[in-house]
Amino acid sequence: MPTETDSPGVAATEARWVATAVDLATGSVDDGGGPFGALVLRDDRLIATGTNLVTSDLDPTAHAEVSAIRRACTELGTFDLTGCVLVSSCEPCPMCLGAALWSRVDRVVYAADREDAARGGFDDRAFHDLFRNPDQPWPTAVRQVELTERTAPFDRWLAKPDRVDY
Ligand SMILES: Nc1nc2[nH]cnc2c(=O)[nH]1
Repeated sequence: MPTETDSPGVAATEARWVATAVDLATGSVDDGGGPFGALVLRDDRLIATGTNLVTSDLDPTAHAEVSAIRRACTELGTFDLTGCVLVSSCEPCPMCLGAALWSRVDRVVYAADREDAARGGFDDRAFHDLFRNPDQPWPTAVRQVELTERTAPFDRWLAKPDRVDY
């Protein structure tokens, strides 16, 4: 059954926002940043923008989507972006998809895809491939270490009556 987000009106509006994200990404290059831009919308209103600030901020997590999510949370005074849409100039990498899931945005829409990003010299496709096929060797070793106290933080958390779940 078609949903409201499938309607031609929503698609046209969304296409305009995606074009805005692409313009932001192009402008980011001129400003010395990476070629990525993202927006967070709520009820078709712009809440926040983000560009890729990895090299300027010396922060490998400062992808456009993460920057936009952080700013939107600050703007709205919340860590929960339910009801919002994340719009990106490019398909989110696995880290940004994780950020989208954690932020609880309703939807993600994007323009360029991982193949386009690969042609631009970025590892998005390679990292997506690692998650899709975890048996291949990872450039970063990840392993669990045996520790009997491993669940102590969770036990303390669950026993905290005034905790803020997220
Ligand atoms: N989608 C996306 N992919 C990237 N790859 C490297 N940086 C970025 C970014 O900011 N956004």
